[in-house]
Amino acid sequence: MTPEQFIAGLPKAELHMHIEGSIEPALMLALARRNGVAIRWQTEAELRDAYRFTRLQDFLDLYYDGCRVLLQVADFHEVTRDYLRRAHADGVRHAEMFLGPQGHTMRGVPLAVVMQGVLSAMEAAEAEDGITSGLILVAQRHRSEEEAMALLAEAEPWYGRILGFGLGGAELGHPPSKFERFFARCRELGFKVTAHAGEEGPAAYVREAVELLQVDRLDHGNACLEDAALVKELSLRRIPLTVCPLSNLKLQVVTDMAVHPLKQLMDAGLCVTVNSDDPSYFGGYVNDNYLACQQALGLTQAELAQLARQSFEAAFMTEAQRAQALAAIDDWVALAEADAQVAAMSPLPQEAE
Ligand SMILES: Nc1ncnc2[nH]cnc12
Ligand SMILES: [Zn+2]
Repeated sequence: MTPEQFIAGLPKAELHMHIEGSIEPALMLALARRNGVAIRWQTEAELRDAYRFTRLQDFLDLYYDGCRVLLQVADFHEVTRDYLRRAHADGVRHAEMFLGPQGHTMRGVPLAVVMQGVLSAMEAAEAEDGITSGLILVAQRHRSEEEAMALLAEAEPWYGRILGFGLGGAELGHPPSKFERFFARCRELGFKVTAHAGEEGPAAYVREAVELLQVDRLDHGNACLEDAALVKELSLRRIPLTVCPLSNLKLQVVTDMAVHPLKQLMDAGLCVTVNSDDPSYFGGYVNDNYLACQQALGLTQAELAQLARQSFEAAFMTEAQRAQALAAIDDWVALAEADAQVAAMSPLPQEAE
């Protein structure tokens, strides 16, 4: 079995992807046309060509601009359904998706339109493909804490349909401490909380996310490696990191996949997971991320399986769901091992005499 085949069949959870970052160029053009929204690009090739970034802010400018094509319930449904279909095809059994309502409500799209489209797609995906999913609403960190509080209040009608709240957007200059009261309120209400930290920002931001925001998971978290005491704390407390390798490459957080810190984070005993972040902008869905790491870092089947197990350990799912998913990984690993044994026993193809 090739690494591609092993990764393709490996049951996994995806815990770090932004719905708005999964609008494929073809859908972007179709929605722009359907909704009469002017965009700068005419073809898929032009769009793909525009996806060159030197830092997070370059990407965010394009990403927020791309959100303008999303206007109707059907648009939010389509982009979410498309992502969940792709994820299912990649062996994702459970996805926890980020949604950034402020990028929509601030341009006049009612939250009800956004939620109706996204939630109906999640229901359809579970009914049709059996993939389960959850929703994490992300506050934009360049906005004020009051605006994050307003988002929390506005989301109240959907509290029963939301897993948690997170923090995303421009990291540098907007430390987690800016949102301490917001996170305290989210936790008080019983929500899970995550924050992007240590993507472009320093280890101090990761520490703030853990100690001040008391996050259940860290999104990215790469920079924790700069602080050995922090790594130890994350390892002891098994605070998961949702790492996004191809995103890191595209946003020049790393210069080359060969120097990506994924393996170092694993070797430090951290509960690391692999995710796609914004798959249509960064050129890869979750399996592309697993494969890029396998190839650049020489990950073994056992290490790939460990990453998949950790994705379920880190997921906000029920224990019963988790046990089922872990058993499915064991089955797949056993099958791959049997396959390898058969391959080792079979004689080399003989030349006809
Ligand atoms: N990689 C990323 N970092 C911060 N915020 C984001 N929003 C979407 N993708 C993001
Ligand atoms: Zn992200």
